[in-house]
This record gives sequence, structure tokens and C-alpha cells, in this order.
Amino acid sequence: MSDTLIKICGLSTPETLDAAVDAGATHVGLVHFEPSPRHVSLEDAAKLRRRVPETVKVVLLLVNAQPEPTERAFHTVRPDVIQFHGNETPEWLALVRKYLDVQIWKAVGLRDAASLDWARKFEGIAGRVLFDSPAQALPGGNGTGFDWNLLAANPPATPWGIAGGLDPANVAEAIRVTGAPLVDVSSGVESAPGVKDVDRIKAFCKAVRGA
Ligand SMILES: O=C(O)c1ccccc1NCC(=O)[C@H](O)[C@H](O)COP(=O)(O)O
Repeated sequence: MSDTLIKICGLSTPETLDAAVDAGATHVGLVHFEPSPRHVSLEDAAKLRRRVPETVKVVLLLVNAQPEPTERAFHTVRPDVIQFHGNETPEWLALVRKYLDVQIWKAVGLRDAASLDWARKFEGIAGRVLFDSPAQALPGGNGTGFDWNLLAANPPATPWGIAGGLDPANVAEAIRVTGAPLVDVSSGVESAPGVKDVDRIKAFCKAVRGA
């Protein structure tokens, strides 16, 4: 049984959040980004956060948030992790790390070897780098993948994970090719954009554990 960490992202209802926890997710993601079909207000995110047992980590997603909204989001939701999913710089994230007592993850769109060089700039600042497909209509949650071989050839030195187009049918192969210690999914466990499907959540977690 694989011990790969599992993040189910873009949860927005108590029922699907509980289903992710029950299915064995190690991390649950709450997206606070108004253009997203998965957006949750800070107040709703705080309510969802309170349902999550201590054994499961809560990841709050922000995109190019300014300092004051970032601080407000942290104090309202009290997540274990803030995942920065925009064009945030290493310098800005180093400041966040200095002032907020929260683990930081940085999402990096993986296009080519240069993207890996960019990711290295977050070493010592981000507790984890999440490799995703490059931004499209949305910065994340687009349901499209990237070339896993880029990572297979150059695994990062810091903790990392993969996202982008994963689903119950391909996640075992993604783990096999990349050796990723964490897998993240959103669209692949939905029946429509922003609508999570409990059976697909269960199937995804089962596929990861069987990898
Ligand atoms: O999911 C969103 O709507 C979203 C919006 C803005 C920034 C990030 C977003 N999601 C980030 C995630 O961590 C997703 O799980 C990741 O991009 C994978 O998404 P998918 O390809 O749909 O599985």
C-alpha cells in the first residue's frame, strides 16, 4: 500500500469534505479565489475548516493576494498551509513566512526545464512545491496535465507534489513515473466544474493507496 500523500482540492460542501476525510485524504484544499467555480468565502472556509480532524491538514489557496487580505485569510480560516497559486515571488513568500505562523506551499506551472529552475528559487521558503500544469483560464483546477517525465528526470530536493489532470484512472501511473510524494486532484473527482463527486473521491484515494 502506497503512503503517497493525497490532497483533494476545491472542496466546498460539508458532505464532500467529510467524504474526502473518510476516504483517506491527508490534505483538503479550500479555494479562496472569486473567479473559481470552487470559491469559498473566508467565513465558509472557516466553518469547513472546523470540521476537519487534526490528522488531516487544511490547505487554503490564494492567488496573488495582497498583504492585508492574506493576513485576514490566515486569521479567519487558521489553515495548516497556505498554497500560493499565482505569480507570487520568493521574496513575497519569505515575508509571509516571517510574519505568519503557517506552512507555505508554492504552486509552479511546469512547462519546461526553466520552470524547474524557477521552482528551486522557493527552496528554504516554501515547505512544498506543487507542480501543476501552466495557468490557463484559471491559475489552477483546469483538469489538464503536463509532461511527467520532466520531473522523473529532475526530482526536486525539497518536498513536492504533482497536480493537474489527475484522476482515478491515471494517478497510479503518475506516481509510478514521477515518484511524487503527494498527489493533488480537483477536476478529476468532479461531475461538473466545482461539483465534487463522492464516488470519484473514494476511487481516487483507493487508486493512490493501491499504487
Ligand atoms: O481549483 C481551482 O479552481 C483553482 C483556482 C485558482 C487557483 C488554484 C486552483 N486550484 C488549485 C489546485 O490545487 C488544483 O487541485 C490543481 O490545480 C489541480 O487541478 P485539476 O487539474 O483540476 O485536478
